[in-house]
Amino acid sequence: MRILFVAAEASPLAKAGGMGVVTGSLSKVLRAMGHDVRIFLPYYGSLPKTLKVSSCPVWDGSAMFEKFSVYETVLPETDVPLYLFQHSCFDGPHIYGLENDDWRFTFFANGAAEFCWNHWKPQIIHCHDWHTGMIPVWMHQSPDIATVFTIHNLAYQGPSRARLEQITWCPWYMEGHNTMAAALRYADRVTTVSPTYAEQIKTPAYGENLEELLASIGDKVLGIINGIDPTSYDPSVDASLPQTYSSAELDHRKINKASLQKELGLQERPQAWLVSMVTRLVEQKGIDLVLQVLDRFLAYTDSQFVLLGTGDRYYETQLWQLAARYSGRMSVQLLYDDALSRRIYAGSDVALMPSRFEPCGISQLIAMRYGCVPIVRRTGGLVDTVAHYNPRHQTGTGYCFDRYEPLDLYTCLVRAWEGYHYEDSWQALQTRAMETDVSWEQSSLAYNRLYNSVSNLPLESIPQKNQATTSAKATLE
Ligand SMILES: Nc1ncnc2c1ncn2[C@@H]1O[C@H](COP(=O)(O)OP(=O)(O)O[C@H]2O[C@H](CO)[C@@H](O)[C@H](O)[C@H]2O)[C@@H](O)[C@H]1O
Repeated sequence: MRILFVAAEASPLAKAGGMGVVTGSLSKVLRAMGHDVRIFLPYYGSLPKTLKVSSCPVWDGSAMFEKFSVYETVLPETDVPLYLFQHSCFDGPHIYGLENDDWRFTFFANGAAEFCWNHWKPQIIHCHDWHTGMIPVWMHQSPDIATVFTIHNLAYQGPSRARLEQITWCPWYMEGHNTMAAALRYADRVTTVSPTYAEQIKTPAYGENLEELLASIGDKVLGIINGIDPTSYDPSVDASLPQTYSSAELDHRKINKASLQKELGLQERPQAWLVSMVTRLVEQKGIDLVLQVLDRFLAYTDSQFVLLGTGDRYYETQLWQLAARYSGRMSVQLLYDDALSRRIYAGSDVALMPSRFEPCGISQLIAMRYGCVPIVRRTGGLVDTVAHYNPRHQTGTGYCFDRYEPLDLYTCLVRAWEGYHYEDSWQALQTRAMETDVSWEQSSLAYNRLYNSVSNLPLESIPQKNQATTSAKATLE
């Protein structure tokens, strides 16, 4: 089937968070299944100069009274054809955060629609987040091109209808008060990235004011859990690590821990419990909860804490101030660094994700793959991917807490910190986490069924591979 992914991010070229990981890895898996998947991405000024791109555009077009060109290349380390949408508004180094993001991405989405009508016609356009929200609206009048719209983050909904009318024009039939709302109405199928979050967003607590719309289109909304590429995130071959290891060589992790402590200026104490967070610094990720308990937790235990992330200036300042008081025990790295993130997953003992809401979460999947035990709040995809540790039955893959309350996080941290001191059961927990199937194996089959259900083609038979190890779709205990 011909499928075009349209997205603002695709790993490893352009990644600001989890969406890039998904588009970059899912496209590769679906292609291996036999689909002709291609990606349509802005031609950012930050793309590596070493990327070999066609010298001439494969197509020139115009949208919103602006001309643009489309260049072709291949997503590195894959065989996925990649179309790069070139216009000066994407020449800068940043993916997001410009004043005219609403204009830039609406232009990008409209350009993608033009490209599909005029150059490469897919059977399905798989749109990711609000940046691509106008595509289902336009394709409403092209019944031979179906659309799937995936919500990675409902909190960002794009320009309002009034703003859209200011910067471009909307078709006469368009309904919806902003870009995301319009996309939800007109897409043939809407997915989000975990079954639990798919249900939660139909409620006022998680619906971001779109809960009524989402409940009313409930029969076309589906939750499919994210995966990661196990070959890209593989501690036994990861070149970013000082020492590679497998689940049978957990002792080798100590070398990574010592090296990480040295790199970050932390005291080089092998026994110190090293807690990590690799995250965007936004309200969603529960940073306020962490700030409420971390001081006390560090004061009462011998733990260490490392955070790698960028985002809200307020959180950055608060974390810096705390780090200054815990010199040698707390390190705050305010930058985006993929290699460092891998060294953190490989060298720290636990990965903290006390999210206020979490559509799926990629960080806990990578952490588990690297034997870094996740500590998560039971919300969204964290419910579906992390099973609570049960010491009596020696089951589970991480530590979980329910309520978004400082005391609940604190108690959970203390429980995990105590658990760390029982070396054998801790290693067994790490092993279970590492052997959990966090790949796309099952979810790619779900996407395949979804694509077949929206296209007119007969169901394609996809060979069922062996079901690998423990399923990430955990049962709560
Ligand atoms: N400073 C930094 N340096 C290096 N790497 C960093 C980094 N900050 C974050 N990362 C990496 O970015 C990714 C973050 O992915 P998440 O899924 O956890 O969150 P995000 O909110 O961005 O994704 C949204 O989309 C994804 C994909 O659907 C959903 O899983 C998620 O719930 C939703 O909020 C991880 O791979 C993490 O390692």
